[in-house]
Amino acid sequence: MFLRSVTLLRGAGTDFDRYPFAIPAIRSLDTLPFTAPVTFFVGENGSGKSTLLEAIAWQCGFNTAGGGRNHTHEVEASDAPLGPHIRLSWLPKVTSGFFLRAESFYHFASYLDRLASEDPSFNYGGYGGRSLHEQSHGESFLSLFLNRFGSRTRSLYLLDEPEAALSPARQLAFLRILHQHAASGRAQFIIATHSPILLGFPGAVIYSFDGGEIRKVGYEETEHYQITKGFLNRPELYLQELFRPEEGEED
Ligand SMILES: Nc1ncnc2c1ncn2[C@@H]1O[C@H](COP(=O)(O)OP(=O)(O)OP(=O)(O)O)[C@@H](O)[C@H]1O
Repeated sequence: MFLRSVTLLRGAGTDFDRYPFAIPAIRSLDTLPFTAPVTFFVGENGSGKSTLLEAIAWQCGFNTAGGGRNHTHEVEASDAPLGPHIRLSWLPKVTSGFFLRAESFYHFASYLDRLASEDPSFNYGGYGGRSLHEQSHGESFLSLFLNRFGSRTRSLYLLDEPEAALSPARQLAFLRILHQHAASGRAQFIIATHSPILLGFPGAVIYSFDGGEIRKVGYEETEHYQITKGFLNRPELYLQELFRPEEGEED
């Protein structure tokens, strides 16, 4: 690991009644250690995973709309309000890496097309050799992972819901890529996800943002695992329970 921890700085400007400090998991954050090559952020929608990931990207100097340090496209770039209020501890400091958010991936692909049209020598090196728009969403995602994660320099990769575009089979392919690069010692990943498949990555540390604090949980403790397993074990029973009218409700 290169990024050892993130610390919330409390001082002037931290208004705990307003976003982003009003988010319970952020408000109670002190120092969060990173102890494995792969760390997952999990939690309910709106629990603050993207907010923290984006703040880390901001501190790294990565484009907060998605990209690395040299990607200056402004489309959808976020002002990452939490960014200036955290401190990152490194050993050693790395500057290489990438922030990927599924929702702005389209704009990132367009940005690469623009580079290609402005510079004939730009041949989509590192991106599979052709426009990401010419590949399906899932294919282009995987293409990016395959081509960018193999960097020879130590790199930090911040991924926000990478599973969004991936079929279950492609999520397994993604796990394989993750395994190869995490084992190389040159890559560290912090991944916000809702995928029970990705969360199964062996040796990963899982941080839950639920219940108003960030805490380490086991894979089988996550709601993602429990709900998916419960559903797949007995779908008919699960649905029966789910659709049962509440007391006082018309049948
Ligand atoms: N720019 C903003 N201004 C005000 N509130 C915001 C802003 N961005 C996010 N929020 C709120 O902060 C909370 C945390 O949002 P965040 O995107 O970090 O959640 P998340 O855990 O990543 O959710 P999801 O799993 O749905 O992606 C949410 O309640 C959201 O509505």
